[in-house]
Amino acid sequence: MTSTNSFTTIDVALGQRSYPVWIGRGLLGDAARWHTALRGRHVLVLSNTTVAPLYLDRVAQGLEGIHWSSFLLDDGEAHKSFANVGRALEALGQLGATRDACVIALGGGVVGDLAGFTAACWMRGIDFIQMPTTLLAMVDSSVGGKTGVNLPAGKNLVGAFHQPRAVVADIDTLATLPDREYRAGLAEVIKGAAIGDEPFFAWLETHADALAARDDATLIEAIARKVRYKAGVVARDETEQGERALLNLGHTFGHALETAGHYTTLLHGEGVAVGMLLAARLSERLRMSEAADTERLQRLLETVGLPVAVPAGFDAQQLLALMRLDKKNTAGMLRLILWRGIGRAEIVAGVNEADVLTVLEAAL
Ligand SMILES: NC(=O)c1ccc[n+]([C@@H]2O[C@H](COP(=O)([O-])OP(=O)(O)OC[C@H]3O[C@@H](n4cnc5c(N)ncnc54)[C@H](O)[C@@H]3O)[C@@H](O)[C@H]2O)c1
Ligand SMILES: O=C(O)C(=O)C[C@@H](O)[C@H](O)[C@H](O)COP(=O)(O)O
Ligand SMILES: [Zn+2]
Repeated sequence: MTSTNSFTTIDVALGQRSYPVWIGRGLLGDAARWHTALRGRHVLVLSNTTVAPLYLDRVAQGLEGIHWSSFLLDDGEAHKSFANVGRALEALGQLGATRDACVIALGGGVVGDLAGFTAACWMRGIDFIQMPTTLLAMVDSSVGGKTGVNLPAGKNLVGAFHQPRAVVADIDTLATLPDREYRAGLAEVIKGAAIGDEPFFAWLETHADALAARDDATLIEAIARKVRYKAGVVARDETEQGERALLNLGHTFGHALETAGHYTTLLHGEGVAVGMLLAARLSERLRMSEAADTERLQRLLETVGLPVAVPAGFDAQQLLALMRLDKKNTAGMLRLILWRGIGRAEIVAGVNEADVLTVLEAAL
């Protein structure tokens, strides 16, 4: 990692496909950073109807003299759909995009996942650049090349591993991010620490109030630490053959809650917060971890203002049915990320459905 006064660079080390994650201020308007690389190429900026009015102008400044157009999604997780990938691909066609074209994803994780998948599909794969504008996208979704969309049957069921060429995380954009979305991003920061970095978890406990208050310096350090952690995991296991699955802590429960709630009840980060606690309780039930660890996790989530209980109206059997379609499962059996305590997550295959149901029913 290298730092200057204005920004930090963290490299995702993937040989010839390595790329930088730039974290700092004023980066969206810093045209010089990408203008030369895009000269002579077609560029499609993919964003949404909330983010584009706020930040598309800044990106456009850097695209002067370049043949570009934009494609805007309606806002919300429900629009991370296969139908919209089709529309985005049509937009590339209308632009006349050739194989050297580049997609720019300007927005949160919904935009980033869909834009990355669109780039992976167009002419069997073109470049894309992530310009994350939510905390969650900066610390998680813009890094690592998981791209895709949801189906009615479940979250992220269609997708591809397709790495971006660069990630441009302009902290200035967080100024307009609603508090609830900001807190949802903190869930993915806490997740990283809970999985594999006990000292980072302890640091988060010490700085929880500052983070909840959106203190600048604390936030920038938290973003850099989480990105550095994720970049390391991705570099060691790009396509989730092993260790990378740990990044899914809380997600089997969380994705089921998001889907069952039709994406209107819990944000992704909120689903992850509640899901991590359910995974912690299941780990306790399986005698892998202690109640004290679960309590520590719950306290940290609560301090930063995240939900720690399943909202009313969910059905345990429906959640279990959704969990059966999780991509980590093998041989028709649940394969979950559980943990042995703070910083010690583990992949557990063949988890007994009856134990999962007991934990779900106790939480409803
Ligand atoms: N690919 C991955 O590795 C990965 C990792 C984590 C999450 N995800 C996916 O990311 C998605 C969640 O991402 P998210 O939390 O960013 O949600 P999101 O993309 O829906 O953005 C959250 C909300 O904030 C708005 N917004 C974005 N930037 C803004 C800004 N600067 N100012 C004001 N409003 C702004 C958006 O319009 C939206 O309403 C989910 O689909 C999840 O599955 C993917
Ligand atoms: O990068 C990863 O690997 C992750 O699992 C990060 C998760 O936070 C993210 O939500 C991801 O989209 C989940 O992927 P999925 O494989 O469960 O669809
Ligand atoms: Zn996630």
